[in-house]
Amino acid sequence: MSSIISVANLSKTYGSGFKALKNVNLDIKRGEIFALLGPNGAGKTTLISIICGIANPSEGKVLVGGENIQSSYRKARSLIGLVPQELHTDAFESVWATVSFSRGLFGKPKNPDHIEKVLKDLSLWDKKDNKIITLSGGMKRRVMIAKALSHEPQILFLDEPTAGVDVELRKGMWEVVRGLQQSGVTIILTTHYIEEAEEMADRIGIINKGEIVLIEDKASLMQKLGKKRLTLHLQGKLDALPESLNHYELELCDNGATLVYDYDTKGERTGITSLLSDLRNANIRFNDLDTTQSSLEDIFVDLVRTP
Ligand SMILES: Nc1ncnc2c1ncn2[C@@H]1O[C@H](COP(=O)(O)OP(=O)(O)OP(=O)(O)O)[C@@H](O)[C@H]1O
Repeated sequence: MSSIISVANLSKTYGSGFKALKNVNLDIKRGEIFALLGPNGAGKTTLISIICGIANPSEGKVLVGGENIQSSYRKARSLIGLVPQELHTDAFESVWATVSFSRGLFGKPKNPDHIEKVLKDLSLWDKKDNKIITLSGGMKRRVMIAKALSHEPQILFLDEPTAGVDVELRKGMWEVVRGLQQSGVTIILTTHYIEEAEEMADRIGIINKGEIVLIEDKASLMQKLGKKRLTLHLQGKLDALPESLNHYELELCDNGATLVYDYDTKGERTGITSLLSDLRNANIRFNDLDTTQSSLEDIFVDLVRTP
C-alpha cells in the first residue's frame, strides 16, 4: 500500500515555548484505518491540526497525496475531510442544506447525487429535511461526518468520534467507519478508548508527550507485545511449588488454589506441553484451566506510564 500522508521530522513548539510535538515521523497508508492513541495532552490534536493545515509546524514537512500542506495548501486540504471533536453546526439549518454548504466551502460544484449518497451511507437520508436541532446526538455526529465527506475527500480525520457516546451508538459509529473504509476512504481516528482502537484499526500509533512511541500493525502488535496467561485451577491447595518447576517462573495465587503461567505467544515453544507433563510428574492435578491474552490496554498503560 502506498502512503497517502507522509509526516517527516515534524516538531511543534507553541509560542509559550511548550514543545507539543517532537520529531514525529508517520506514514499513513492509502485505504487503512489508523488509530492514534494517547493520553490527554499527548499532542494528538496538534498533530492532526498540522496535517490538516490548521496549525503550522515549527519544523518538518507534511505531504498529503504528494502535496505539501503548506506550499500547496488548497490542493492538499481538498483531499481531507475533518470531523472535529466538538459538534458545531447551524442548529436551524436542514441536514441537506448544511451538508451541501460544506461542499461549497471547498469550491466544488454542486453535486446532489454525491450528497444523496453520503446521506444514505450515513443513514441520514430520511432526515435530510430536518433541522439539525431536532436530531439526536448520534445523528448530529453523523451529520458532522457527512459535512466532512461532502467534498469527496480521500482521507477522513475523526477526532474522538465516539467521545461521550453510549455503547450502542459507538458500535453504530464503528459500522459507519468500516463502511467508509470499504468505499475507499483512508481513515485516521484519535481515541481515548483503547477498545475502539482494538476494534477498528488496521494500525495503531501511540503518542505520548509529543513523541510517537509506537507504530505497529494491530495484529502484530497484539502478538508481539501480547503475552498469554495460563491459569490452572488446582484440585488441592499447594503451600509451595516443587523445585522441579522453578524454571517456569510460576505464580501460586488464591492461597495456593491457582497456578499462573505467563508465556510468550511469539516464542516457538510456549512451554505449555512440558509444563503440563512436569505438573503430572510432580503429582499436581487441576480441575480446569483457562488462557487469557493481555490486551492493548496493558500494552498502552505500559508505554505511557510516567517513570
Ligand atoms: N495554543 C497552544 N499554546 C500552548 N500550548 C498548547 C496549545 N495548544 C495545545 N497546547 C499544549 O500542547 C499539548 C498537546 O495538546 P493537544 O491538544 O495536541 O493534546 P491531545 O493529545 O489532543 O489531548 P486531548 O486528548 O486532551 O485532546 C498540551 O500540553 C497542550 O496544553
